[in-house]
Amino acid sequence: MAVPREIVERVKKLREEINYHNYRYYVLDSPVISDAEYDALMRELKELEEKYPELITPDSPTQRVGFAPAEEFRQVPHSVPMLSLDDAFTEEEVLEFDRRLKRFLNLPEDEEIDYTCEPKIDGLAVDLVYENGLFTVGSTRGDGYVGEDVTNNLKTIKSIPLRLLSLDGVPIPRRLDVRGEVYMDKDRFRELNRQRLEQGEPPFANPRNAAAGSLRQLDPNVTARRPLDIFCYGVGLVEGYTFRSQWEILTTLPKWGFRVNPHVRLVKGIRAAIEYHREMDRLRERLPYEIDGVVIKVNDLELQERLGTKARSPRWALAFKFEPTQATTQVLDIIVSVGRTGAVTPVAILKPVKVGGVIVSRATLHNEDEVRRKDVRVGDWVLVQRAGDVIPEIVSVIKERRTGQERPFQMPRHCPICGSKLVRKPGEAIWRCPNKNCYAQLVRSVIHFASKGAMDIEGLGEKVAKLLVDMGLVRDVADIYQLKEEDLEQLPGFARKKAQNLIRAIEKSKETTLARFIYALGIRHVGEVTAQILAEHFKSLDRLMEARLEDLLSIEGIGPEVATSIVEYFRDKHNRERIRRLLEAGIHFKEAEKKPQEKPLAGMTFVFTGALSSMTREEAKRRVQELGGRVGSSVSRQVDYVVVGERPGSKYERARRLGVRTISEEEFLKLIGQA
Ligand SMILES: NC(=O)c1ccc[n+]([C@@H]2O[C@H](COP(=O)([O-])OP(=O)(O)OC[C@H]3O[C@@H](n4cnc5c(N)ncnc54)[C@H](O)[C@@H]3O)[C@@H](O)[C@H]2O)c1
Ligand SMILES: [Zn+2]
Repeated sequence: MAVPREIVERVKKLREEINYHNYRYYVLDSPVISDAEYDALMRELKELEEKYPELITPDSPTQRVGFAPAEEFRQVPHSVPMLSLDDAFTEEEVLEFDRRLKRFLNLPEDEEIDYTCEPKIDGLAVDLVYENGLFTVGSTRGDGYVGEDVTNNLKTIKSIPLRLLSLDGVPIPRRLDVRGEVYMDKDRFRELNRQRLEQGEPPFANPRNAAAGSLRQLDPNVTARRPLDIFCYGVGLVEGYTFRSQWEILTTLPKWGFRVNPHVRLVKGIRAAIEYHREMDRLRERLPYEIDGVVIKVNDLELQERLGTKARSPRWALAFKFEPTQATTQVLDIIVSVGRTGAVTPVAILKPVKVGGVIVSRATLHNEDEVRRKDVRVGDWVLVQRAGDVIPEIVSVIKERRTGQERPFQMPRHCPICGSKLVRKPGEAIWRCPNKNCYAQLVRSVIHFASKGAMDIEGLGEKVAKLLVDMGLVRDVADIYQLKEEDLEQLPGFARKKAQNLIRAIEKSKETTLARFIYALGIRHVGEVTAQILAEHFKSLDRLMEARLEDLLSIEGIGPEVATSIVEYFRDKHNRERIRRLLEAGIHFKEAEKKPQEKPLAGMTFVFTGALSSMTREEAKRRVQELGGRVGSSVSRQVDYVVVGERPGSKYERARRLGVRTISEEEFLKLIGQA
């Protein structure tokens, strides 16, 4: 049966693409797609080749390891091939690996195979040859059969013994090939990239590429300056010593002076290996070096022998990978948020992409300096990283994918939060909001807004408030109601569950009381009690917003300072806009907003002057309010009645001048129905 034309074309296309990416990755140490995307291309090719085996050719990337050694290096043939590993991404694939081995070995299904479990260090494999205990040749993996001679470069790595030790009396073999992974610590990788950016050199995409680029140098002096290290995990050709198991190899290597990873473990059965993967996944973040999975190997070397190898990988080992932490995506926009020091922080808005198990749509760019150094532009394709509990960040720009349409980032002139004109100190590249309180105030207002006595949003405390502000997700408390689950999931410490819970709490807070809402606004001098008084008095937000100073002053318990602050708050157009947005988002008040009941004094304003004989001024005031009237402190034309008691003051004169109606205490009592 002929293979359909489209399939043949697709296979050809995939091979071309994969070969190009292999070249970028293995030769240039500078990939332009993430590992996950590369793995997806490989998977697709493998599946097509499985379905149409007649398409398999010996030069297909599925049949080959790495890349031919670069010409600049002397070539070193490996005595035992250095192969790649099959990979698995799910537990089911790992269980299938175990079943496959048992079928192959004719073992009963319930037999437990012994496996070694090892962290899969994300570096590059090297082969170290020792003859009569002396390090003679060191090489890279190359295409698995022939590698690159990097002996002198490897000699600069302090933890590679130049002469074998013989601890516990372990004999020194005539010939020993040791396999290990050269890597760079995460911190040192970051520091190296920082330096490179400063010197205008392109940063490395990840610690693996940094390690490979550092080791594959023609000048060992360059390698010597790079902070490389090694973990050893296997052997190639051995003469004069016999191993029976992988575990024996792992425990013997240190006796000759090699570094073996401290987290290696011998387990019984595949379930235990899966459990190991889970444990390492949890530990991963705290390790100083990058691991991208665990390697599961059949422990017994005799079984390994029987299982043998395929074209590019052994049958007895499996790389059980972790969720990838990097992906490539496009920068849709760059906005700014204000950081805790007032530094204006650019944040990239990304085309949503899955990284580390969640959809990422924002990444911090730290500061303007960083945007310049990395040269991130709107429209760029970038490599983003989300590793565990840190904010997603842009690792590098893939300049190869530029079209010329990208727009460089322009720092705004004004603070996005408080509107102050941004300033930059001479000699500093960072723009700051000069308003010292800007960030702290915003964070505080969010915390207050969400607090128990206010909108009562559970789960929105100080830490989360800061995160939301840092990421530019919240620049005003009204933004809280625009948050979506996806926005939260990408934040450090936010698993799906937590994001869901917070969104639910925000939703729930929309039904509140007027008093809580007034308090939540954070108006100066308006605490919970005052908010309660205001809510009871005005019974509607609209009326509160339109209240005049004298209306407020007539309320018992509201002094001039408070009243002024309230009037000023509602006069500010930003505050009005905030309230509009909050209400539009669906905030509503539980107490049905009662129409002012038909109270006898509704809409009337009273002013008192002189002493009353039947009650105190306070009592009179309360009576007026109970009946729906207001009590003012000064006489204007808007006042309906001036109640004149004994020894009236200047208010009486003023009332007469303005033609405001004056009444005696007796008339007043009649009016309020107490005569
Ligand atoms: N982004 C790209 O463009 C691009 C291109 C090519 C390859 N890649 C990445 O490289 C991977 C393929 O590379 P590979 O063939 O080296 O396979 P691999 O890295 O998936 O697995 C094999 C390697 O694992 C390493 N290793 C680490 N710890 C080990 C241990 N304890 N025991 C045994 N080996 C251990 C060794 O170097 C070994 O060669 C792909 O998964 C892909 O993600 C990416
Ligand atoms: Zn500001």
